[in-house]
Amino acid sequence: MPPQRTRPRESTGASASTDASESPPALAVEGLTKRFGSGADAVTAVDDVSFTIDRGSVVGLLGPNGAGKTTTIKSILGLVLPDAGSARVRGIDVHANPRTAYRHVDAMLEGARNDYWRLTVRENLRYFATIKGVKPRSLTDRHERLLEKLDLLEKADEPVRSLSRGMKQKVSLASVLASEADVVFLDEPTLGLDVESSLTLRRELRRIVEERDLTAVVSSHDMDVIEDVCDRVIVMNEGRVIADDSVSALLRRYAATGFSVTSADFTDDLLDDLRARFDVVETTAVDGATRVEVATDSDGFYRLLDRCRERGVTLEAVGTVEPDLEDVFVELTGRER
Ligand SMILES: Nc1ncnc2c1ncn2[C@@H]1O[C@H](COP(=O)(O)OP(=O)(O)OP(=O)(O)O)[C@@H](O)[C@H]1O
Repeated sequence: MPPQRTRPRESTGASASTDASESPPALAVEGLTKRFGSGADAVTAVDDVSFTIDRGSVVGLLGPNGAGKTTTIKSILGLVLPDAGSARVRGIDVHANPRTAYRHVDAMLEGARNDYWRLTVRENLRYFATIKGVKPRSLTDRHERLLEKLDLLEKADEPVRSLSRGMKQKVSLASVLASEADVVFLDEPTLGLDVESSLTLRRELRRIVEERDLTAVVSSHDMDVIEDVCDRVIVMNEGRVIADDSVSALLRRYAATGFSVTSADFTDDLLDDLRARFDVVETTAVDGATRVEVATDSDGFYRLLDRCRERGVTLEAVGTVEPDLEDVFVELTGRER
């Protein structure tokens, strides 16, 4: 089933409560806890999770399967009732005062149906804008731009049901991005999109965030997407937050993972020789030369240089291989995604 927009349901709330401060954060989660089941079968899906997200930022929510990301998001959206803790959108408690809080929120969750497949793309955008209380006329420019940017103009007057999976995904995204929500949740926003659409979406998301001071929480298993669009990353594992930092700070936490040597002298025979002696991670053709990446510490790097010298290889460049978000994720969680 294609990812569709999900509109948060009202949860049972008691008294209204708002933060008295002048400019409360876009989102503040405090001590959120959710257990499923009971007795020996009980699972603590979310375990005392707290974080605050400022306005105008894009935050990645990462974690291996079962880490508790979806349950956290659903608890904030009122789709799951947490056992403990609170979530506030712009200072408004989502459980105590859901109507007011969710006026600020929109979400695209994977697997939830929300676009009306019998309506055309344009009708869907207009419909969802209207039920959010936005005057459709004021949204027309925004819709047209998104339709154009996401390459949907040609299909704009076709029923959504006739579109491909990736296109349906784009309609859902356009609908969320065109809304006037202050906080949007995007679960796997680029899943099923082709490379070009994925890049366009990332650019549009950043542009909209800057233009409208939007706050986005992005959950994705695609580290390139996260590294590209997020200012900050919250990593969860086994229900808990195990890291919460800017992308650059997370990358700085870890030393270089290896070294690279580049030469035009590398033959297949020489590369086999290096593979037999070192942990060669990757070989890449670069402007008539070959760049060889080796996972090793500095001692290994000096042995690599010695071996190249012994074999008469003239090196054009040497360098370190810096970790990417994927490496950081594996270090933090001890698991592949
Ligand atoms: N409705 C439910 N009933 C029982 N257990 C649940 C329910 N929903 C989630 N869980 C359990 O809670 C834990 C966290 O699940 P959750 O879906 O929040 O993780 P996730 O980080 O979103 O994982 P994924 O990346 O696979 O989507 C898992 O152990 C899951 O099996």
